[in-house]
Amino acid sequence: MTYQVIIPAAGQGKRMGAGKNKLLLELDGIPVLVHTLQVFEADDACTGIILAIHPQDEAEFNALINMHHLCKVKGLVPGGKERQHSIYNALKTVSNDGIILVHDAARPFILKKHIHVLTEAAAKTGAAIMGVPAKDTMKKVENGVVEATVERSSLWAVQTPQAFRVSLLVEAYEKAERDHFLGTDDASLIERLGHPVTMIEGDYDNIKLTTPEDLFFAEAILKKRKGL
Ligand SMILES: Nc1ccn([C@@H]2O[C@H](COP(=O)(O)OP(=O)(O)OP(=O)(O)O)[C@@H](O)[C@H]2O)c(=O)n1
Ligand SMILES: C[C@](O)(CO)[C@H](O)COP(=O)(O)O
Repeated sequence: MTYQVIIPAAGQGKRMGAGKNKLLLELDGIPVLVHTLQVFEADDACTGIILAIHPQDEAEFNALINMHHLCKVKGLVPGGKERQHSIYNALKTVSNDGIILVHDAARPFILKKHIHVLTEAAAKTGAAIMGVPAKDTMKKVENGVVEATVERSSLWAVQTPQAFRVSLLVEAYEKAERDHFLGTDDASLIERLGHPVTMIEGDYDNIKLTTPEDLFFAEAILKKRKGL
């Protein structure tokens, strides 16, 4: 199943505290952004990449795209204040129906085999997301006091890619804009339509590089992937 992918890369990386866009930090000598883009560049099923960027990063990102021959990047769109705004700016440039993926640039370890399972599921149901069963007990806390323990057996740690029929995602974003709803993932906008979202189990390596210790986990994952 062919697809296009929106890659939001316009964040500030505040929690990483790197003093620059965390996507320019290097793993094994290659920027995080390039690691992520290379997965989709190498996937024959991917027909195009739309990158949402912070304008201050445009020159550096374009240089990396050219240096690494990332020919599938067909558009750079300006990011927005929130992740959802960045993705919406990119979604507005997507013309056809078909399948669109949204994948965080900060998740460089997604595997092609998981992308393909996800896109096939989205082709069948209209909406499918990647995740893994929760490993930690989760509790609801208010003002430092535990309010409730959430039953873990039905909890999943949600990742990206998240895959959708283009027309369904457009409908969800238009409703979220009308309602001034801001979600932390795209699937939450689809859920507001009452449309079912399929969960596809991925793997725990598909981490989002968010805080400094994630860089150490990332180096270990790279070593494991290289069989070191
Ligand atoms: N306004 C935003 C915020 C985030 N992102 C992107 O969405 C992905 C997931 O966001 P996150 O990991 O939270 O990145 P940041 O927002 O940069 O991190 P922080 O919240 O620590 O500033 C990242 O690839 C980030 O670049 C984006 O395109 N536009
Ligand atoms: C979309 C996401 O990666 C799913 O876990 C996550 O919600 C992004 O959160 P962030 O704070 O914008 O990184």
